[in-house]
Amino acid sequence: MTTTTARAAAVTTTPLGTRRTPLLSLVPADGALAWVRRGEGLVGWGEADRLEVSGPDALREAAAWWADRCARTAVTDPLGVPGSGPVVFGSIAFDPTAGTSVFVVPEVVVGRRDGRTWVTVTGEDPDAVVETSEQHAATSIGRLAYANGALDPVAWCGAVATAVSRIEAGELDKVVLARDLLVSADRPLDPRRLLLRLAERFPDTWTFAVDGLLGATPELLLRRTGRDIDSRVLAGTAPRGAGAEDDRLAAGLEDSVKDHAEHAYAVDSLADALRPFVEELHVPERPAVLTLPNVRHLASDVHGRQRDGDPTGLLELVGAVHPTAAVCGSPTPAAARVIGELEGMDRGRYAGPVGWLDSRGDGEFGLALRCAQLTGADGGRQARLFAGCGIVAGSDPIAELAETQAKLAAFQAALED
Ligand SMILES: C=C(O[C@@H]1C=C(C(=O)O)C=C[C@H]1O)C(=O)O
Repeated sequence: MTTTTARAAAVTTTPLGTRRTPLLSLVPADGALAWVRRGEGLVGWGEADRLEVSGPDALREAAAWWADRCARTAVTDPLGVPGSGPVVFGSIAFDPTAGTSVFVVPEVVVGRRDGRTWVTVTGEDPDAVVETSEQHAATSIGRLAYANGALDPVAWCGAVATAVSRIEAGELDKVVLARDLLVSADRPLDPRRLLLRLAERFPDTWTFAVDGLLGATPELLLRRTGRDIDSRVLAGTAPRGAGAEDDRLAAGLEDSVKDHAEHAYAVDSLADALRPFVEELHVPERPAVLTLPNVRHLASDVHGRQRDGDPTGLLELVGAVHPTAAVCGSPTPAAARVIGELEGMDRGRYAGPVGWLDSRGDGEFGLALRCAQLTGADGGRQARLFAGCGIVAGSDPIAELAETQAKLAAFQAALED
């Protein structure tokens, strides 16, 4: 575990009224932090503190570090709403025991909720940065060159075929296999430009940025507001088409026995992991269809109430439910093993929880999907894009490859616009 600053400072939240400057237009090119949906949420910049943590107790250590930091902070917060006062952004490794999870406490946070905007500053002089100003995103990134990541498409289809035969031999029920795509640009990739494009094109997703991992995820792992717990579980995907073909594809997803089975593993894994902590849990009987510009998903909005007096915090809850079968598979240990054997890559923080937490314990963590890891090498001109899909008995490798291409297209459109 490595941390930078040890001293906790004063944190001051100042209401800014009803100004409508888009939150994502405020972030600087370096160190952008964001969690925004439909214009509301949080953006941040600067680093008042940072924790990088790995190992079997990573999330418990992170929770203890945040609790200790909050206890040593003098807070002025006249709003007292989720996301006001001290906030930490987090991006957790897909495998927190082996990978590095990153937590950043910004120097400045601008938040918006129910039309009200505020700024929170860590430090002694809040007035210095209350006048937040709009940044100007670069207009063009020049030419892009793509290259295969760990596996080329043919090798990846081979991995899917192997997974299907292992599923059909009874070793496991479902595994989520992902692949990566490398991008190099002529000029540095500007996170503001990418975030604004993603938010514009995918209003039903949560646009996020933490430590160079940027994306627009449609999947909410856990939101905690007081004792209320919410989650949006996705699994089961169909591509979009044109005209009548699109309606046919939507109807096909709704009727697909394979996609409903794939979805059920994901919902059950979340519900089973949450049950010890909640006294009520509502799971829809049938998933709805979520329509995005590039794909459709089967979606279940799950709601629960945490047991009265249960002391488990959001990070520990995240640790208890992650990885669900939406991003790993079922049963979890067998799926994790097959991912390690067949994917041939390190997922890093892709498909891990990403979001924010405040000092009251409220917060939101999505799954880092439809995203890219920007790499600092060569002036930030490179990115690694990721996409994966659930494999079950009867999955067709070519259809799964097409599904990863449709998912990758979300971030590619933001790059190429
Ligand atoms: C793994 C990804 O997406 C997940 C897999 C899905 C599927 O297989 O149908 C759908 C949504 C996500 O839970 C991804 O986008 O990379």
